[in-house]
Amino acid sequence: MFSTAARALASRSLPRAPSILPPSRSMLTVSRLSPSVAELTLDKAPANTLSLEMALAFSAAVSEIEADPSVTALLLRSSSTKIFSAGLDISEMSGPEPARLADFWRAIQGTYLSLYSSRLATVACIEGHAPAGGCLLSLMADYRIMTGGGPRIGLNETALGIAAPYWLKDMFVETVGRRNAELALLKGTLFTGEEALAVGLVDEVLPLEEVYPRAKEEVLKLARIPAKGRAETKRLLRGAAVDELLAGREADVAWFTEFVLEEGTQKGIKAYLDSLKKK
Ligand SMILES: CCCCC/C=C\C/C=C\C/C=C/C(=O)SCCNC(=O)CCNC(=O)[C@H](O)C(C)(C)COP(=O)(O)OP(=O)(O)OC[C@H]1O[C@@H](n2cnc3c(N)ncnc32)[C@H](O)[C@@H]1OP(=O)(O)O
Repeated sequence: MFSTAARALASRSLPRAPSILPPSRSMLTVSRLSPSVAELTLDKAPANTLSLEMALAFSAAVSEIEADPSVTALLLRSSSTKIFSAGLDISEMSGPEPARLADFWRAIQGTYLSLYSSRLATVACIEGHAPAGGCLLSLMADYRIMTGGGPRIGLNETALGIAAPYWLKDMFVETVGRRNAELALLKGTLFTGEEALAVGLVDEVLPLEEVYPRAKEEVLKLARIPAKGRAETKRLLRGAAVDELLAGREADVAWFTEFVLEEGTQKGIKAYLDSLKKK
């Protein structure tokens, strides 16, 4: 839906080095809910983390779905009802090879560029936990429906000693408003579904068994909204943010790689990864 030039720039900047594995579809499944509605299921056990391959497979799948003119809407969900996505795959950032780390970040940018700028109506069905990058993935959709009670969602980066980049942070601010965002980001708050609803981070909260049926109902409804008007409205709402990242893409890669490769960050990442594994 964004300009052809912007699209071309986005795809040209995706990793093409021969060392990168081709996008694997085994981590994702794509199916149809109706002739005009696709369903994209994250299926990478145990936590649907975004590794380089997962991020590449994700954007390739979104682009392929979008390339079919008969599709007008997309439902994003997880094959696990416990974890929607645990965010970035931290092992990608622990003792990384610098060239792969840069490709990893370009691929994460690619997930944002593909989904946030999509012409499709998009609904995230968040049945399980969605911390950090998992929350960000859901923010790239147009509508979020989450399970109440148990699972948590939010940007806990600060609590991990890191900061979300401006283009991801901006989606959060746009969604929950400046003050709610400041309070949540500075504390690294992970919200229950009910708390997330109260700040506008999700749009509906339901018992687990009702989340997927309701998400299907909503995406089928959104699919009937005239596609051209919706796509243009999304472009007007999100185009400037997307164009800003496209213009500063490599500077953002440099920021990320420098930050991650610093000795202190590496110590923190290793300690966090070890704590996750020892749990
Ligand atoms: C960390 C430095 C990054 C520097 C980046 C700088 C800038 C970028 C900024 C922002 C963008 C986004 C960033 C991120 O997304 S960072 C990732 C943050 N994610 C988390 O903190 C979530 C961590 N996971 C959990 O809290 C829990 O797993 C869960 C989601 C609540 C689920 O709990 P549950 O008990 O059900 O499962 P387990 O904890 O047993 O996990 C199962 C299995 O998965 C492994 N795992 C979980 N999350 C990750 C992960 N993010 N990366 C890699 N591996 C992960 C976990 O270790 C278990 O593995 P095992 O081998 O023991 O089975």
